[in-house]
Parts: sequence; C-alpha cells; structure tokens
Amino acid sequence: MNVLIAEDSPSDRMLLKLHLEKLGHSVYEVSNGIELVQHFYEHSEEFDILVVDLNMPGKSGIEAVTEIRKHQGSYAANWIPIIFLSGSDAEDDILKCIEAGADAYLSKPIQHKVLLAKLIAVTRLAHMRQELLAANSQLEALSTTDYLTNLPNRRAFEHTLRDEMAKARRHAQMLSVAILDIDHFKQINDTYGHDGGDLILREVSKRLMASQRSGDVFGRVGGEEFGLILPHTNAEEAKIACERYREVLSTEDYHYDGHIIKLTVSVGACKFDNDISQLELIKRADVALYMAKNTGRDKVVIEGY
Ligand SMILES: Nc1nc2c(ncn2[C@@H]2O[C@H](COP(=O)(O)OP(=O)(O)OP(=O)(O)O)[C@@H](O)[C@H]2O)c(=O)[nH]1
Repeated sequence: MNVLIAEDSPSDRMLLKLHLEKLGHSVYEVSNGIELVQHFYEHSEEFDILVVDLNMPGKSGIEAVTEIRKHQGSYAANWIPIIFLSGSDAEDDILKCIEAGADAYLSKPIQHKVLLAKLIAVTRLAHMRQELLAANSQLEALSTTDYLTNLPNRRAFEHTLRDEMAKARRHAQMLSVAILDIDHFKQINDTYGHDGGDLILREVSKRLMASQRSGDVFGRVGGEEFGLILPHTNAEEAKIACERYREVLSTEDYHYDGHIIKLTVSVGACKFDNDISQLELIKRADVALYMAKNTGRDKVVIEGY
C-alpha cells in the first residue's frame, strides 16, 4: 500500500517510516497539517492510507482530516482510510479523531504489533475501496459502451457532443456533426440473418475506427446508425471527411459465411453554430441524412452547404 504520513517530529516520522517499510508499505512523508492537505489535494489518487499525527503546527491533524473528509464528500469510493497518531490516549481525543473521520487511533510510542493490527484493519478498508473503484469504472464503461461494436453508445456520444459543443463555444472553434446510416440494412438482415447483420455492424465500426482522423469521435447511436463528431471542422471540411468515411465503408466488400456482401452508406452532416442547441444540431444532421436517403443513397449531404 502507498501510505502518506503527516508527522512533525522528524524522529517519530523516521521511526514510523521504518515500521511501515518493514511491513512492506511504500511511504511518503509530510511534516505538518498544511502540507498534508495540499499534498492530498494534488495527489490523492496516489495514496491508499493516511497516517496523521494529532498535534502538528500550523494545522492540527483534526483540522487537516476534517478538511480532507469534507473535500471527499459522501461518495464511498473516495474514502481513504486514516489512522490517527498521538502521544495522548485520552478518551476524548480518541473520540474526537474518529468523529473527524479517522478509522483507527494509535498511541505513541508506537508498538510494532499494535501498528500492524491497525494496518490490517485499514488495509481491509483500502482493499474494499479499490474494489469499489474498479467496479465503478467497469460499470461506467458498460453504461457508455455499445456491447456489439465497443463504440461509445448513444448516451456517451451525446455526452461527448455536449462537451465538444461547449469547447467550440468557449474557444470560437468550428465543429461539425454527422449521422452515418447503412443503406438497406434490413435487406442484409433479411438475406443473411441477424448474425450476418451483426457482423456487418462490427465490421463497419472496425473500418471506421481504422480510418479515424485524430480528434474525431464515433458512436453507435441507433441500430444501423453511427454518429460522428468532427471537431475543428467547417461544412466544407465535413463534406471531405464524410466522403472519405463513406468511401472507406463502401469500397471493399464484406464477407460473411462464404458470402460476399456489398454495402453503401448515406451520411447527413451539419456544422455547429454558436446559438444552436444539441437537439437542433442532431435534428439538422438527421434532416440532411433524410435528404441523402431520398435522393439516391450512397452519398453525403451537408445541411445548408
Ligand atoms: N443485425 C442487427 N440488426 C439491427 C440491429 N439494430 C437494428 N437492426 C436492424 O436494422 C434495420 C434497419 O432497417 P430500416 O430502418 O428499414 O433501414 P434500412 O433497411 O437500412 O433502409 P434505409 O436506411 O432507408 O436505407 C432493421 O431491420 C433492424 O431490425 C442490430 O443490433 N443488429
């Protein structure tokens, strides 16, 4: 475990460090409460356990820990286990430390076995926190990824689009959005079955990813519909980029179960304007897609261009 210790007495700090290293932990040190809070804010994700002295100059252990717990909020995965360290074993001090957010209390002089026992207890907490963090990031990935293609799903795509629109507004940058739809996909499903259709969807995603221009973002936003975010791109450049993606997807045949499948895609795109809402932007790209579909498919239509 990575342990951050805050202790003003150099000799106590050295002793604690020796104990902890002997138990196999990596130790980082600060010498007062102010440094502790500062270091914690800047590097909190690097530490698994904090060991904090009660009485330190500038900011006491209690003040520092109260601040840290307040900053962490009520989210359980933010809870870094804390052991308090003190020369006092007054009952009131023990209670105050636990109330401030500590998980264990250790009296000085440090006894190796007692330190070991407290560390076993807080290491359990630290492991639970790590498991929670891992589960959260797994859930986050599941809830934002399309299971079939591994592309961002509609929710994640719209989230990224919101961010990109905010960036474009803030920095007065160009931005375009496109919707790409496989032509006559129902026929592919009807002819080769759902598995054949699924394989095509995966292959289309792979080809899109393989030809992705740096900065462009793709998502699967519907059954056979893909969303494209094209940052720093005006309408004219969007036309060029979308034509390239259209060609990438339709030039080479697809193969499924011994069959050769040809497909084309239609694309509708729209450039972002400062006062346009996200809903309106997608709607305009959709209208352009509708135009592409209704005027022969296998083409790119840019709204207003
Ligand atoms: N295999 C497979 N098919 C899907 C999936 N999601 C949607 N579809 C199918 O995609 C097809 C879309 O058909 P339509 O909306 O009629 O569109 P289309 O046949 O592509 O026709 P145009 O868009 O007008 O060119 C339907 O048959 C859906 O069942 C999926 O995850 N896997």
